Amino acid sequence: MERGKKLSSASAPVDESGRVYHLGVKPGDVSKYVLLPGDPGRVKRIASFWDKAWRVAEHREYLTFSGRYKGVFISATSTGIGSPSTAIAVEELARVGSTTFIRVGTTGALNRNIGVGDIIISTGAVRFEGTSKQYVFPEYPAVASFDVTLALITAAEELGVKYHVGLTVSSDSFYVGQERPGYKGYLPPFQRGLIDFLRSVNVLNFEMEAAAIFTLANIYGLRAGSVCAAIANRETEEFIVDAGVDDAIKVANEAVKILSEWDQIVGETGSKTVSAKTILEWYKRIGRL
Ligand SMILES: O=P(O)(O)O[C@H]1O[C@H](CO)[C@@H](O)[C@H]1O
Ligand SMILES: O=c1cc[nH]c(=O)[nH]1
Repeated sequence: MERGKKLSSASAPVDESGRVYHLGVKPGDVSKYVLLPGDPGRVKRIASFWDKAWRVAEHREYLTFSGRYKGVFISATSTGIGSPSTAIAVEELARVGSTTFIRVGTTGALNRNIGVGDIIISTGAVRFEGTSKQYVFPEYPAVASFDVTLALITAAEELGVKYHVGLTVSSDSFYVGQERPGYKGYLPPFQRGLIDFLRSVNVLNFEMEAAAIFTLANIYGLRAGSVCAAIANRETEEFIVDAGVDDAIKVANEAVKILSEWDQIVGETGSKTVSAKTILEWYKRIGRL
């Protein structure tokens, strides 16, 4: 937005055409289905798999593209790194009409059974970040929406991508908060043993945004899921830049297509939500039953 532009109010800043302050998008610009990578560079890469794509807006860490994937109107907005900027993205996308969010990230796996390059679909996230605590008490669960998660699993199976499903931990810190030594080897006693403990309670992976996305989505009655590429493994000490990212992107795009078909069936049948009946009907419609 141009310097000096007067916005509607200090508490809900939008411009005269309805563009929200940080993202610079307005109602109609973005789909109800939005993919949320942290990295702005990943937005273009996500869009490169679409049939048609156009740049909607760019401001700070937020780059937004919209387009068509297999006929479905779809968008992608980068969140930047960490929960504060991610919560802003969810807030502003919700204001312009988005209802379903899928994080498409990179992550560090905690267990040697998860290969570098595999993908991890989150059922929920430990809220080791500060932003969601400014919204709601710490006991409130950061759970993914079951239908979005099922669509991600279904997409991974359809595409033959190796996936894992389980709990994620979202941290506010890439280094010390994920038990990586800080500068000069700094690691406070309360972070030592964190990885072993999280592994012992069956947490699969570290990243930095899922908990904020899930918490806000639950508070607002929206839907959210997350798929991340394991670029690092904290048990084997492997780290391969970009490993599995294309697979995570393909799974997320395909999950949007699948969800849109399930949503259509839910609408036609008057069901409350995606259910086993929806899935059966979907398999019939795609000629697989
Ligand atoms: O690759 P993205 O989506 O940014 O995700 C991961 O990468 C960043 C840290 O390197 C954090 O944002 C973390 O969650
Ligand atoms: O180890 C990792 C890798 C990617 N992103 C993270 O937050 N942690």
